[in-house]
Amino acid sequence: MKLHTLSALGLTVTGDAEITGVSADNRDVRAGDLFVGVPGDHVHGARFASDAQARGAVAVLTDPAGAQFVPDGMPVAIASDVAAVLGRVASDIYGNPSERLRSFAVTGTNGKTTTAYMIDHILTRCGAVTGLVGTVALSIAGREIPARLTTPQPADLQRFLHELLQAGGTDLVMEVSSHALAQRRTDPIVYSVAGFTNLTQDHLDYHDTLDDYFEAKALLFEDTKSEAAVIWTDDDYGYRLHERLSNAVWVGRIPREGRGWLVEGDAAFTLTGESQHVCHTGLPGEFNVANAALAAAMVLEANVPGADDAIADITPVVPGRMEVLSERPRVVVDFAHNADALEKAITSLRHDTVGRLVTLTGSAGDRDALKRPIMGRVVAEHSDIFYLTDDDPHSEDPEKIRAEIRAGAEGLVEIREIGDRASAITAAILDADPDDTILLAGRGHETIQDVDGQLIELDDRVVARDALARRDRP
Ligand SMILES: CC(=O)N[C@H]1[C@@H](OP(=O)(O)OP(=O)(O)OC[C@H]2O[C@@H](n3ccc(=O)[nH]c3=O)[C@H](O)[C@@H]2O)O[C@H](CO)[C@@H](O)[C@@H]1O[C@H](C)C(=O)N[C@@H](C)C(=O)N[C@H](CCC(=O)O)C(=O)O
Ligand SMILES: Nc1ncnc2c1ncn2[C@@H]1O[C@H](COP(=O)(O)OP(=O)(O)OP(=O)(O)O)[C@@H](O)[C@H]1O
Repeated sequence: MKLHTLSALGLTVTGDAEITGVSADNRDVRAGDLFVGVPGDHVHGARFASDAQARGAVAVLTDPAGAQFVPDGMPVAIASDVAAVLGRVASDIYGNPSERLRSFAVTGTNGKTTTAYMIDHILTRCGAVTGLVGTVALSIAGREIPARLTTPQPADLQRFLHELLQAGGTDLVMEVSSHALAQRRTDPIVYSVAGFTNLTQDHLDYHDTLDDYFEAKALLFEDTKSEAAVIWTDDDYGYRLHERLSNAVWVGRIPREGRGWLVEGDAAFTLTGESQHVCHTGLPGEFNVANAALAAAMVLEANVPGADDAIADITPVVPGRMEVLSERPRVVVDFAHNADALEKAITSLRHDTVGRLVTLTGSAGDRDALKRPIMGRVVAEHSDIFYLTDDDPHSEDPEKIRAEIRAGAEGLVEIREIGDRASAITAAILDADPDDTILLAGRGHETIQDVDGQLIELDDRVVARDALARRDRP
């Protein structure tokens, strides 16, 4: 694509170049790329334009403030609001790959990753070649690239879609975060089917109020972003969303007006609507029945050939989500990192715990602090012992984070506070009785802990397995 064609989008273009790709970080530049320089929390990205040029970038897209950093003579396109045009630009550069894919988007506070893995699992059983985009990884037909964000920035996303098509991809399954919707990262993709899991308190460092957070999620269901909507309406915000959309399909245990799917049963459940289906999920927890039902209904809505048979078993491997490491004591690693997810995870485990229910968690720094005491209260109300520890402190004082969680739990449960997470996990496992359940919550699949910019290897699953091995030693 020629740079000068961007003037049709209202950009001011100086010079011209043939562009074959796009990147928004100089370290990712490939020859022929358009380098996108946007301001961040630390630096204006256009400052890296010279280095990007040395790595093969042929032109720059930036805002008026970034223009001063563009090397003399380098072709440049200036947009007053880069975020507003970047998705369109990146999509055009790669020939609008999303238009040649059937695509599924999942949004909601909890369950996006799990539901996306479930959709991917069903589609793969239908013979599709899928691209999966989310918190754990980006993957093409099972080949994984680690993910930086839940929903990538436009340059990375459109490049991924291009690579997916080149690999013979037929389907895209994506988690779409509220941040991504607010920042227009997925523009101009129009998803074949968009799904909504639920909405509860989280991310109020980014969104001003819960209603603002909801409105950001609701953007996915506008007709410029999705052709069909499937919504878990047992959730209050899901119900509210369904009420405002004219053609949305509901899914839930509570029957609603209009087209929908009634869910009955537990791990083996029926989905009854225009047709009836018997489905099964082997993933533990009542909430995973909701995720599986939503995933099945989304694939049925897209009329994917073979879906009737494929939804009979919806049991993907989802790293770090209700991952059971041992049975006696039962040790479970889960990504629950807000109050609703903790409550759902703990209560589903309580159901078949004979001994004590032990929960270990902390909360990430530089993220929504308002949720910390609520998380503390939920853990206290539903657990017998609470190991209070660190998550990713980032730049915050870990002791302060723990104190804020403790404020919600104090007096309600026995609290054992051990900041060092590996020591806390080890202590919890060595202390456990065989009938106990230990929930290691908050970090799931994560393998690196960020302590004030210092990146430390830490995988709850590795630490827990070591501790379990120590228990087995005579
Ligand atoms: C924490 C946060 O808000 N960060 C924002 C910030 O990034 P940053 O601080 O890393 O940027 P920076 O370091 O100042 O760099 C500015 C620019 O220079 C570029 N750069 C920087 C250094 C360098 O050597 N070379 C270079 O090219 C960077 O790629 C960037 O484009 O500035 C960037 C550019 O505007 C934003 O995109 C970015 O938002 C990030 C993506 C963001 O919103 N992160 C989180 C909050 C997020 O989106 N999370 C959701 C998860 C939601 C969930 O849990 O459900 C997600 O979708 O992942
Ligand atoms: N439908 C659900 N309702 C409530 N909690 C859920 C649901 N599904 C999963 N959870 C809980 O939320 C945790 C995170 O699940 P998952 O990773 O699927 O969600 P997510 O929306 O992708 O989260 P994130 O955006 O933070 O990555 C799980 O480990 C589980 O404890």
